[in-house]
Amino acid sequence: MILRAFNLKPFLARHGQRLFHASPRWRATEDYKDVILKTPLNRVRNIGIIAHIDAGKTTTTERMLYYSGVTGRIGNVDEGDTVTDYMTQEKNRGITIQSAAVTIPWNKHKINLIDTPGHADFTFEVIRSLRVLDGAVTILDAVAGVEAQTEKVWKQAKDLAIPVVAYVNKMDREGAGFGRTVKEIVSRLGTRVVIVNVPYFIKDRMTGRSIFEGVIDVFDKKLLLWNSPNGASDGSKVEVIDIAEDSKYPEVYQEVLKCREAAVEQLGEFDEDVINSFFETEDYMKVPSSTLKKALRKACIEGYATPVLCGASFKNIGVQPLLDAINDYLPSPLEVKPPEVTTSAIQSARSKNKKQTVQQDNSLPIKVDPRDGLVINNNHNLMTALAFKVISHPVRGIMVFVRVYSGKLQPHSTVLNSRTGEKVRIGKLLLMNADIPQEVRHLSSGSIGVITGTDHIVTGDTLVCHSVSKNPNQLPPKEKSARLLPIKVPPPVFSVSIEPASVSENRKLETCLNTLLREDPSLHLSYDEETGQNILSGMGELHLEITKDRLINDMKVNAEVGEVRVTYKETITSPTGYFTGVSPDGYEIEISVDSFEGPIEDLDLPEEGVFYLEQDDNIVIIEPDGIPSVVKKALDAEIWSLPVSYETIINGILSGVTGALQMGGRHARLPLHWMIVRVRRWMINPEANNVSPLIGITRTTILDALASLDDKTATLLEPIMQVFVYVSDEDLGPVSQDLMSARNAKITGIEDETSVSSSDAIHWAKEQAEKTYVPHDPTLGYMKKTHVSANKIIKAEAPLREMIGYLTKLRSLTRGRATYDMEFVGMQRTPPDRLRKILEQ
Ligand SMILES: Nc1nc2c(ncn2[C@@H]2O[C@H](COP(=O)(O)OP(=O)(O)OP(=O)(O)O)[C@@H](O)[C@H]2O)c(=O)[nH]1
Repeated sequence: MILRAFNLKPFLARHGQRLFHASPRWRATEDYKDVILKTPLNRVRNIGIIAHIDAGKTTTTERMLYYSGVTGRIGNVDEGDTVTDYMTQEKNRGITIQSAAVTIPWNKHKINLIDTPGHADFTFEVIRSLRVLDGAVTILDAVAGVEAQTEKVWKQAKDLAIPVVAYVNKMDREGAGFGRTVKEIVSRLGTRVVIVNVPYFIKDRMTGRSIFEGVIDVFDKKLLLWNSPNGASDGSKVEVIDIAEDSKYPEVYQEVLKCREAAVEQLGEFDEDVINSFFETEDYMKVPSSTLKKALRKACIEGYATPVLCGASFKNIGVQPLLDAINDYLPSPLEVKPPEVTTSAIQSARSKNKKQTVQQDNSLPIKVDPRDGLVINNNHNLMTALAFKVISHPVRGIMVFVRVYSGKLQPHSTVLNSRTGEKVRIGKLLLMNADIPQEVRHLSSGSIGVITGTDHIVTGDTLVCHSVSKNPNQLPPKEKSARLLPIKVPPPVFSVSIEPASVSENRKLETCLNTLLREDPSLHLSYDEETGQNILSGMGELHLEITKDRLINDMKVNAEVGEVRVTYKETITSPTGYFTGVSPDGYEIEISVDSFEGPIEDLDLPEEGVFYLEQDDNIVIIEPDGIPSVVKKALDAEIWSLPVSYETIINGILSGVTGALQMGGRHARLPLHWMIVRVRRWMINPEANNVSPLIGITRTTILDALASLDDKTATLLEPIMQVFVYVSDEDLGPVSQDLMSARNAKITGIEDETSVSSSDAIHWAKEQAEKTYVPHDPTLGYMKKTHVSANKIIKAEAPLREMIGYLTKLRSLTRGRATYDMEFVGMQRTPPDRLRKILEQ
C-alpha cells in the first residue's frame, strides 16, 4: 500500500546518533547511511525536479526531505531556510540558482533528487543536471498551467528521452484548475496522460468556496485526507479512506470510476495485460491496481504516457503520493538505455555531423553495461563517470560532481581523464545532501557523488578506469579514449566589463574569476585589448548580477563592474583566398577563411577531417589529402613513430585557429563566429617534440588572410530572442505596435492561449486533448469577474538589445496586466543600417 515510507524514527530513537552537523534540523543516522549505501541498483531513482520559476520545486523538495525523516523540520523558501537553496544569494532572493542534490530514502528505495533552478538564466544548470538523471518530476502551478519554461524543460527532458511524472501543485490557490492544466499538458506538451490522483475539495459552509483537502487515489481506490480532524498540520499523517460503491462518498466513487475508465482505455492500447484483465470482468473498478501500475510504469519509461498527480506542497498535501509515484513510475539506472560512449581519438574538437575525424574506424560508439561496466561485444570492464559540475568549496576545496555510469569508482584511485589523456589521482568520495557531505567507500554504477582532491577535471569530462584491476593502463586504447556525450554549453548573450579597483587587487580578481568560470561553464571571460578590461559574459541579466554579487560580496573582491550589455560577435561576408604560413624550423600551413549562415547540419561538409569549435560555432576542415606523407606513413604503421602524437598535431592546428578567431573582427575586435577555416596543406618537423611553431603560423596566417579583406565584408552578429507576450484582447493592438516599431520585432504569430499554442504543437495533441477525460474544476467557478485574463499570446522574434527593460514598458502599456517570456534562438547578421546604429552607440 502507498504511503509507507522508510521510517527512520525508530532508528533515530535506537541510535540517537547524528551523522551530520552542518544543519541543526538534519536528523539522519547510521541507518540512513545504510539505506544510502546498500540499496540495490533496481531500487535507486536518479531524479530531477524541473519546472517554470516559482512552481514550487524547492517547497516540494523540503516536504520530501521531511516526510522521509531526513530532516526534522520543514524549511520555508520565503524565510530562506530550505535545505536545497543554501547559497546566500538563493536565501536572499528566494529562488534556486544552482542545482542541489539530496538523497531521500522512501519505501525501501533511494531517491537521488536534484532540485533545479526555474529561471531561464540558469538553463545550463538544468541541462547539466538532466544529462545525469534517469527521470524527472515536472511541477506545474495549477493556476498558471503550462508556462514557457515548463515547455522548455519538458522539451529538454524529452530530447534526452527522460521519462517524466507531472505534479500539478498549488491546488489550494484561488483559480487552480487541475482539469484545465491536464488538458494543457496534453495539448501543449504533446503527451498522453494517465491521471494517478485527482483533487478532493470540500465546500466551505461560510463562503461556499471549494477548499482543497486531499487527493483521490484512482488506482488504489482511496481518498487521502490531510487536513481532516485526525490529521496533523505538518502533513505527516494521512487519513486513508477506502472508496467503494456503497461508501459515504458516492461522488468520489464516480470520479474514480471515470478516471479508471480513462486509464484502462489509455493503457489498454499500450499493454495487453490491461485489456485482458478488463475483459475478465468488464468492470473498470476491478482491474487490479498492480496491473495498472505496472502498465503505467512501462508506458512512462517508454515515453508513451505521463502519469499526472496533484497537490499543494505548501499546505503539505499530496507530497507522499508523489514520492510513491517516483518509485512506481520512474526508472532505475538499470532500466534506462546504456550510455552511449564515443571513442573517437580526437575528441576536443567534435564534429557536429558526426562524420568527422580522420581516424574514422576508431570513432564508433561502444555500449557499456551499467551493472558491471562490461563493454558490450568486448570483454573489458570499464568504469565510466561523467563530471557534470565543479565547485570550489571554501573548506573542502574543489568538488567535482560525477555520475557513475558503469563499474565502481574508488577513492584514492587513479583514473584517466579521456579528454586530456591525463591520469587523475582521486581524493575522497562523498555523497552530498545539499551542502552536507558524507564520505563513502566507493561510488557504484548509477550513483551521483562528489570527487575531491583534484583540479584536473572540468564540466563535461569523462573519467575512465579498468573496473576490476583499477588500473587505467590496463585499458585498451579505444576504451582509454571513451567519452560520454559531453554537455553542450549555450552561448552567452549579455556581458559586463570588470576591472580591479586597484592594481594590487588584480591578482585576487583573476583567481576569483577563474573559480567562478570553473564552476559555471555558461560564464565566459574575454579581454578587450582596446579598453584593457575583462569582459564577463553570461546567460542573462540576473545571471551576471548574481555572479557580481558572489564576486564582490562573497569573495570580497574590490572590483568595478560595468553596466550589463548585449554580447555581439563578428563575422565576414565573403571568403579570403589561400594564404601560406612557413616557419624556419620546418612547419608550413596553407589556409583559407570563409563564413557560413544557418544550421551546421544543413552544410555540405566533406566526409572526413571536419572539426567543430563549439565556443564560437566555427568549423575547421583539415583536408585529408593535405596530410603530409611522413604523418600518413606514421598513421598507417602499427606503431606511431613521431615524437608528438597525431592528436597533439591536430589540436595544435585547432588551437592556432581558435586563437586567431578569438582575436576578433574588424568592427569591435569581438570573437569571430560562424567561420569556416580550410586547411589545404600542412607540414611538421618530423623530429621536433612540440607543435608550438605550428600553432603560431596557423594563427598568423589566418590573421593575414583576414587582413586582406575589405572593411565592408565584416559585420556584427547579434542575439535574437523568441518572445512570447501574454496579453488580453484589448491590449493586443498597442503591444503589437510597440513590438514592431520600437523593438524591431518580427511578429510570427498571434494565438489564443486556450488553443494549442506551443510552437511545436501538433494536430495529434489537439485531438488527444479533446478526448482526454479530466475532472471538473470546481474552483474556476468563482474566479473574480474583474480579472482580465491574458488570453492571447503574441509570438515574435526580436533583437535582444531592443528587449532590455521591456517589462517596464509592457507593464505601462497594459496597466500591469501583461507578462512576457523570452528565450535565445540564435545569432543573426545585422543589416547595414542597424550595424551603423549599434556601432555608433
Ligand atoms: N499557495 C501555494 N503556494 C505555494 C505552493 N508551493 C509553493 N508555493 C509558493 O510559491 C513560491 C515559490 O516556491 P518555490 O518552492 O521557491 O518554487 P521553485 O519552483 O523552487 O522556485 P525557483 O527555484 O526559484 O524556480 C513560494 O512563495 C512558495 O511558498 C502551494 O502548494 N501553494
